[in-house]
Amino acid sequence: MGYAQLVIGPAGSGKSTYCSSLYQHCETMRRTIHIVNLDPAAENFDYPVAMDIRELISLDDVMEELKLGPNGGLIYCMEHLEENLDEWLTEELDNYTDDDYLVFDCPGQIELFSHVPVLKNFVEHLKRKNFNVCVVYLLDSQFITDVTKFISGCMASLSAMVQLELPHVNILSKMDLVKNKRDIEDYLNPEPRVLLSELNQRMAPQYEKLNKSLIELVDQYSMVSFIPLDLRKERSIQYILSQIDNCIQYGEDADVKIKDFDPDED
Ligand SMILES: Nc1nc2c(ncn2[C@@H]2O[C@H](COP(=O)(O)OP(=O)(O)OP(=O)(O)O)[C@@H](O)[C@H]2O)c(=O)[nH]1
Ligand SMILES: [Mg+2]
Repeated sequence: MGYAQLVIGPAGSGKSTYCSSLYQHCETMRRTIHIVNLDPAAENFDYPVAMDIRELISLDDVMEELKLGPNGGLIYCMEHLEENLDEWLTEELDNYTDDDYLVFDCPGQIELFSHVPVLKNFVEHLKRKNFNVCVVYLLDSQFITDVTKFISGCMASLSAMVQLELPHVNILSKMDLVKNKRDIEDYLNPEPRVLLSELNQRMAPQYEKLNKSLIELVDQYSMVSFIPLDLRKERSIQYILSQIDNCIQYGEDADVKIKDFDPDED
């Protein structure tokens, strides 16, 4: 059984920085993880790139040859990836053993996890290859300064949940930039009633019914709890990693292996 994190979230939310911090953390812990670059537009890396979509297709070539802009070009690249899952991904995955841990650093274009099926098919492929996959959804804490932004962040995360149907860990990134932690605390484990009343205060009266439905929806998916991530603190990274490991049952199998192993048997 392999393990994988699919790191997604809006542009600039801190996905690549998270990946490199996670890599460093694991290195300190003497734990091996492999980071995969799935962003055809990425240029600089703070982590060793284990697999790289740019070896399959180049965004520059696509933009030049097909006269596409950066976003259209990216979608084209990702669709190309989708068409080549069987060849490219299967071949690349052959370099890894059954219990390897991969972290996929994805592009930030929101359509990739809202309605374009490429990531969905990508994940299905990983599952067929016996990977336990978890979505790690990053939301920039700088964007949650009020309830309307929080709700729109939740909706984007929810659309990824609905689309990908995977265990989901929501992270509030860049906590080092938050000056007043209390501003954010309300949103870490939100109380639906409080959210609704704040939302109603912010918005014109004709939205009250819609607000109620939105909050109910968010509440019913009971996914809208965010874990704060402060990259300056090793403990914060450790905690997030443990939550994710839990989701993909990493470590549990290892325990079983240790228990099953009987040195006297040989
Ligand atoms: N202060 C602070 N800045 C951060 C943190 N994480 C990321 N950044 C900064 O935010 C910017 C975007 O970070 P990236 O890691 O490239 O974000 P990304 O989600 O990979 O971006 P795209 O791949 O373009 O979607 C960079 O300038 C980072 O230095 C953080 O935890 N704290
Ligand atoms: Mg990135």
